[in-house]
Amino acid sequence: MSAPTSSSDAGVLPGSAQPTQEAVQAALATVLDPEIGKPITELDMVEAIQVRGDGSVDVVVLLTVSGCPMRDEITNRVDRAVRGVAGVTDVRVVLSVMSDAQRSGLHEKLRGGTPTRVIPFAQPGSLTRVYGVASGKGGVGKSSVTVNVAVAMAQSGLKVGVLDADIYGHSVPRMFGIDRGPTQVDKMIMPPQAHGVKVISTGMFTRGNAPVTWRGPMLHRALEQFLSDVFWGDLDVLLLDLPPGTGDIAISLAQLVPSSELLVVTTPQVAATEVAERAGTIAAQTRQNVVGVLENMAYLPCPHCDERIDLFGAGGGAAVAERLTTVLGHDVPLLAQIPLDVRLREGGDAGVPLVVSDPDCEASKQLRTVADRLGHRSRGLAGRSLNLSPSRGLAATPPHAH
Ligand SMILES: Nc1ncnc2c1ncn2[C@@H]1O[C@H](COP(=O)(O)OP(=O)(O)OP(=O)(O)O)[C@@H](O)[C@H]1O
Repeated sequence: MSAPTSSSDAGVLPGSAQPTQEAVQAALATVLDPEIGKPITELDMVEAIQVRGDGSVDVVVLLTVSGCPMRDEITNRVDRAVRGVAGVTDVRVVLSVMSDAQRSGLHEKLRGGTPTRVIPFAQPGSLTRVYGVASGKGGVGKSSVTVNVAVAMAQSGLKVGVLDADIYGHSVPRMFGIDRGPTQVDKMIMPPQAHGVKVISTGMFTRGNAPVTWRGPMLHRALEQFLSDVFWGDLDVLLLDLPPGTGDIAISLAQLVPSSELLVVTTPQVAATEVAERAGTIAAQTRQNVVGVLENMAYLPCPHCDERIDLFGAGGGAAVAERLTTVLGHDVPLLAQIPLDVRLREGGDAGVPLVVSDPDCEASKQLRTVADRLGHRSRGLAGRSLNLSPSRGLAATPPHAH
């Protein structure tokens, strides 16, 4: 701590510490970019620091893109950190924007110096568990389950991402309460975050609520892009909300991330269980592991006496689990039975998942059980099929899908 030494130090009170450039730099090194989750100093986002004799500090911060949705948050974080440095009397944060060259440099840095497109989850040694959430029929609650399980995992301290691959019925952003698109840095896409989860959805790349009419190969390409061009960071778990049915995208997932596993969602209804079985048995062809079955809308608790009313029948989840165990030749457990709960639907509509708004209700408890079982399994080869040819049979890749 040095005493004021020059005439420009007139504004510093006698005896107060003079902030140093190094101290300000160290404070800035604690500021994380909200989207990338790394210190802004490491991302070359701090262009200049000026410490004046009166203890006021100017910091020039480079945003990755102009109109960055995080500009206010970044400004606040920088302001707070620098104000905490001893002797700082005032802080001025000046925002500027990276040049194309700087953005490319950041892009390369984030890729870890790898210039070509890779899917991090498909690399040997990847520690991220990838789960495709599948169902036979639409409307059985696959998206609601994906969102709530992801948030429950994040609540337990895991780093979680959700990829809404339900290209035709993308409802995930709304369920998370996300109404903005991702930021794009060079060719890299920064996923918005909500309730502690990084989220990307086709819905973020279509205008308004325009229906998506992509066909198989384009879907494959879109999925590949979401897996490789989105900056997911180090995730513990990635959940993919797959379109209903036994469609192309489930096969694409198996090809792009051979170690991915499936979670099958069904209702107790016979019509739903039959197609759920079919969706699950696709895993026999793709040699994916099915981690379990989740029965949603399992029953309606009577609002008067709490008795279970089997609105959609009973036993469907157990039947699918048993059948898949036989067909796939490995244990496929029934992981949870989630009751019908109007608050689950309301939470989805309002963008506040049930595990946040009503963590103690039965549906939330069941969803947390699934999150705990899937989130804290150790990654290993036990119980997984050895898919030794990841690039086999990749669909032709047409030009850029969006
Ligand atoms: N357990 C539940 N209790 C009450 N409502 C539920 C429950 N599960 C889902 N829902 C509601 O049912 C509707 C369909 O759910 P959701 O969108 O999650 O299904 P989905 O299987 O993803 O559908 P799709 O694949 O067709 O997009 C939503 O309005 C959702 O809020």
